[in-house]
Amino acid sequence: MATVLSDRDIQTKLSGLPDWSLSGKTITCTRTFKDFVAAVAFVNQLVEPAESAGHHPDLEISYNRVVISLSTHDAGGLTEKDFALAQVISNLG
Ligand SMILES: C[C@H](O)[C@H](O)[C@H]1CNC2=NC(N)=NC(=O)C2=N1
Repeated sequence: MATVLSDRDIQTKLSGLPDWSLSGKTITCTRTFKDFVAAVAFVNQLVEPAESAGHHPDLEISYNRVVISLSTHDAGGLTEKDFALAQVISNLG
């Protein structure tokens, strides 16, 4: 199982991901699109990287806004897997 990161490691990794913030034992990112169709298209882009990583974001769609939350449920906190997937998500259009 992946190892939970220390608070210090989490802060270091977050400093390289300006669009993500810490919320308890998760990191979250909010993206806004022109409409619901564009928001859903973005969510569909997450399927392949999530399946490839065997790691899946929690997603909340509100019309044109998508809130993405990452945490490693198995480990009970944030691990390298969350930051690796966050970086991939940040690189998407
Ligand atoms: C067996 C399977 O790989 C695990 O249940 C994976 C699936 N996707 C997951 N996704 C997330 N975000 N956290 C997990 O702990 C997790 N576990």
